[in-house]
Amino acid sequence: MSHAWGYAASNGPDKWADSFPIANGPRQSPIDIVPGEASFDSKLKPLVLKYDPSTCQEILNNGHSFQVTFVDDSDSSTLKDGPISGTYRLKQFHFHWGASDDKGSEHTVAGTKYPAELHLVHWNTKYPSFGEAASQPDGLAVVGVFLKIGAENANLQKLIDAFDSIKTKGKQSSFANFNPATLLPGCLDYWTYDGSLTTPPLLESVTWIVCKEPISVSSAQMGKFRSLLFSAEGESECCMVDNYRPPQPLKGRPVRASFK
Ligand SMILES: NS(=O)(=O)c1ccc2c(c1)[C@H]1CCC[C@H]1[C@@H](c1ccc(O)cc1Cl)N2
Ligand SMILES: [Zn+2]
Repeated sequence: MSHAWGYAASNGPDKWADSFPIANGPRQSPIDIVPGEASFDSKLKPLVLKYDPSTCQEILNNGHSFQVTFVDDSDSSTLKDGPISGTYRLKQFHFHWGASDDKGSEHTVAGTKYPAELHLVHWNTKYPSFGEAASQPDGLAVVGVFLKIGAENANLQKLIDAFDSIKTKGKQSSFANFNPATLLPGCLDYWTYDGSLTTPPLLESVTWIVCKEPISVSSAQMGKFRSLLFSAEGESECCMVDNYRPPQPLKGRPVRASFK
């Protein structure tokens, strides 16, 4: 791929294998989760998520999504237990969404697409840095949370209120004291499987932890997500929508459930 990856017909998911052959690898993400085919595993522990809002640093339009980045030089904001061993530090969270409310999530549930999906990205502190962890099979743990159309979400609104300052690719602004725990559903039942980053470099280093229960977002709030741009200031405007990879072949991987 001579030009950077993206989500257009010319550089989107069907073209990623040209520059990233791992796109056809054995543990790619996302997947379609079929609840009836997931096996309940009583050895799976409840998730332990401890987030310190003071580690929240900035909000950024990275040209593929918007992300909120955290200071990760200590164990202030961490994920433990669940399907993982050891301590994983929160690096950032970001979202994927569609051009309309009938699509947008990366994982699907028995073929059902949600309008958006939140990814909370954590890295294994047995490695010296995020970059090093990202290349290891047990390096990353991403908690996925589905967004479902319903009541306005006051916690998501705090992110949306910052969008005017990050409308175009490369824009960032300081973003302090946000608690990502406010974006988690009340019930933390989850499915888990071994997968990959869902965007290039598509590294097969992710333990996926996908929450069964969605959080709410209003249709108007989804409209605000779609007001962000893939394009940089001064470039022809390209709305940031449909920034999701479709489900990939399971290739025999087990999907476990933390609940019956
Ligand atoms: N959807 S997702 O949850 O599977 C996901 C999670 C984390 C990252 C990615 C996608 C991609 C997105 C852009 C950069 C790349 C990665 C990264 C960032 C900075 C780096 O220095 C290296 C890497 Cl690999 N971060
Ligand atoms: Zn993601």
